Amino acid sequence: MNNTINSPVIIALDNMTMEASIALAEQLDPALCRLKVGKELFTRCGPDIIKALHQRQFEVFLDLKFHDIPNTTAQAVLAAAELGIWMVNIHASAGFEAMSLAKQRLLDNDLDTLLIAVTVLTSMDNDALMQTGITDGLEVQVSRLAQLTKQAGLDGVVCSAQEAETLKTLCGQDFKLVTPGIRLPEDNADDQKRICTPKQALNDGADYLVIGRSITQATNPAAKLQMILNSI
Ligand SMILES: O=c1ccn([C@@H]2O[C@H](COP(=O)(O)O)[C@@H](O)[C@H]2O)c(=O)[nH]1
Repeated sequence: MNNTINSPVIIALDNMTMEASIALAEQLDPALCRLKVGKELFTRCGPDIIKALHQRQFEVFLDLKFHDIPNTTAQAVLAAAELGIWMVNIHASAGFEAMSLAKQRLLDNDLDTLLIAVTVLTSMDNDALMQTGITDGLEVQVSRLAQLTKQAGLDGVVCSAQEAETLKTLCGQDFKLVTPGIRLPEDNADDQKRICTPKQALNDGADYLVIGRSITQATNPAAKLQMILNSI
């Protein structure tokens, strides 16, 4: 496994079969990006897709966003980490007990898989959050969940890069900020509401950029990745 990757880019393998994901991975250089396996691909292919990406030297972020009672969350995180992945996540709204137990379960099993928590999905704006009953504002909720995640001992959060500057100040430089909703100026926002360019995201303190459609739907994904790396 390559543990010396300097690239901040994590490519989301969405809307793809096992064959298409592997074909894309084979066009990419594992020194230039990590790969993200989400609910769709994992539900379709299971642990075989992780094995196939590891065989091609990629570090994998397993983005299953577990959200359950503490014991179930912790056991799911443990099962994920046992696949040898680089990073896994849960929802911060599962609560402090679920988050701290999940982290403890990794430590008790000598697993150094990074564990992060989703604050508020980047597809949500303030109105969408209000519809769920959270009325004190998006930035307040993101900051509150990030601080709870830090107190629970996790390694970082998933947030929009729009919140990166605030969260680095609140949670410290070592607390990892993993930021989806990354778009180049010419890209379509699609279902994302809180977007940011790669360069701005890194300038504001994001540690990792999760990029899906902007790369995977490009005619030449490897060239698009290189273009993004050159821009940052
Ligand atoms: O808040 C979140 C959490 C996860 N995601 C995931 O990131 C990618 C983004 O894909 P794009 O095609 O670049 O929009 C996708 O896999 C989401 O499930 C997120 O977007 N926001």
